[in-house]
Amino acid sequence: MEWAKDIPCKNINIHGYCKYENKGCAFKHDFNMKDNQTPPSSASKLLNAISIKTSKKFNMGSQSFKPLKKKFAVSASKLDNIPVFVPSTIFKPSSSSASTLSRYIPIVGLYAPVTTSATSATAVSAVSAVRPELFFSQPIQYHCYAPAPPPHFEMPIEPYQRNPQSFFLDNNLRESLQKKNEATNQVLPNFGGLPENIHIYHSLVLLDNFNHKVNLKYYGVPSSLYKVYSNYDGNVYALRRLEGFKITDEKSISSIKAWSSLKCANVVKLHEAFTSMAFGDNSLFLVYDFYPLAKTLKETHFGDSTGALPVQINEPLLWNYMVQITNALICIHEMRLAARSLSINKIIVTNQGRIRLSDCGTFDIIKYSRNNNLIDVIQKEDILKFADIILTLAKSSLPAGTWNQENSILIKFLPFSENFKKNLNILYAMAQSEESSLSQLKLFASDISLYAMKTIDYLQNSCDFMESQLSKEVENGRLFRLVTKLGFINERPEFDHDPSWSESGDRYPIKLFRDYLFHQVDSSGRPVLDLSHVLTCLNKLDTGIEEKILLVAPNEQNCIIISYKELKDCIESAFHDLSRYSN
Ligand SMILES: Nc1ncnc2c1ncn2[C@@H]1O[C@H](COP(=O)(O)OP(=O)(O)OP(=O)(O)O)[C@@H](O)[C@H]1O
Repeated sequence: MEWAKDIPCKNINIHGYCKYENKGCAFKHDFNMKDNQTPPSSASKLLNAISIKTSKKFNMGSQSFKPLKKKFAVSASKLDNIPVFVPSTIFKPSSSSASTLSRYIPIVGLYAPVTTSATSATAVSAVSAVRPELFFSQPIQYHCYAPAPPPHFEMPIEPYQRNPQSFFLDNNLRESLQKKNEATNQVLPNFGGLPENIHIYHSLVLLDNFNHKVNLKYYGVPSSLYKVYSNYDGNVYALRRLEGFKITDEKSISSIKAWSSLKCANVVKLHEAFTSMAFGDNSLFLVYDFYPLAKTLKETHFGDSTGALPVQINEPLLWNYMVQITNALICIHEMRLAARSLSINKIIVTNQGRIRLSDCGTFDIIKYSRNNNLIDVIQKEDILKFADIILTLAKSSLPAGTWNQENSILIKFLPFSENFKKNLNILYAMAQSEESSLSQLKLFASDISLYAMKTIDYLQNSCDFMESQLSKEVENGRLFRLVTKLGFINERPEFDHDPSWSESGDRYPIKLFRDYLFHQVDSSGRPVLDLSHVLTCLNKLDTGIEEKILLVAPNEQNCIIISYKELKDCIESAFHDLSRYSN
């Protein structure tokens, strides 16, 4: 190819380089201005420079970058002064966690307070667990929702009319669910002190209070509770750690198998137990279902570190708790198990009036015994603890100075009905009786069935309310899909020259309808932001009614009268065409 050696390679002009240079390309690659040949354009120089650099580190100071800088310097004389983006050092996922935990990476709060010591980090996570709103920094987009106006501001409407709020989830329910979601997704930067992962769990957030290390009384060893993510299924769990606990009998851990098969609405499900050295010591871990923003009975009725006002105890609430604990204990005792960890510290309130035993299975491991006959004794202890819980809550209605009196005296002076006092005494008597705890609990359940009815009534009302809220969201989901369809269809530059989208085309009404829906202006040209208009029109469109509307082009030169049914057909056909081309 001798004839080609003086002809400049076109690849250099087009691409800035030739990938066949020195690999058989016969054209000339070595440009020399003296040869009077066309030099490579500055664009090809730029491409050349970048392509050379791709194999090396991209560096503003590198030689190949310099000529470009001169060119840019004309329009951007202060290139050197462009501020360099320095990523926040608050959250640095370690390479190990990134590689092992790549499947589920939770949302990270961007503005978590910077602190360096492990103790303060623990404190931060402890406070943030209790007051997530103080530390979680991606605030809910409240501007998407306007709170319901105070009753005296509400527009009087006819019974057959509806206001926009009634189309969406109840404000209080939405807010409470959003807070729970925030608490569930909350992740704090790890400043050290906490392992990156334990077994298949990662992103630990401490749920316990500050003095968790000092409280050795309950388990005999320090304990703590964390919110964790599972790397296996991406779900959030509550992970209880018992520090420095040595397993003496291997069978003790397998004893909790039965717990994982227990299904009871008043017991927090235990998933697994294992030991790990992740904290640098022998620790026992138990994995439970996680309930965001749950508080213990003690925190709810005697106050917590957030300063929230304790909920006052009253008799209906006590009956409600009695019914639920009875249900939990019957479920547990039926499986030849015992709750054991039964105290106002270990029962959590997961919704208003909804309680769950949160610490089942722990003592089955730490006080493991191969003696199966012990279960009857331990079940009896459950009943005694049950009675103590109710009395502890009930006596909060008496002056604190009297709380140390004998149980029988306290019960006598409780400001509640005789029936309540009688049943509390029955509970104490059950704990002393020789009869099996299960048969006694069942008898007790039938004694308090009238109150169980009240609980059932409350729960059914609550179910009905939730279902009605859910059905609204089903409707909203339907409208969301319709809006998505419109979004897919409208403003596609590739349709610009398609005659069907022109002013005489059959797709044109879709465009006008979008303007009719979202871009209306009032008589003085100001935008109209009317949610009711959008909701009404979308519903009419989705139903495809015969009602006709007048669609006017923004320049007011064209107008179309079209029915919702015809519009719906237009949209369906446009979407159908689109989906034929999508992959
Ligand atoms: N499964 C769970 N899901 C969500 N939060 C939980 C769960 N179990 C407990 N909690 C909450 O975690 C916090 C700590 O619970 P824990 O059982 O350690 O109680 P505690 O009062 O700190 O008891 P202790 O005195 O033994 O430390 C409490 O606010 C409790 O409501």
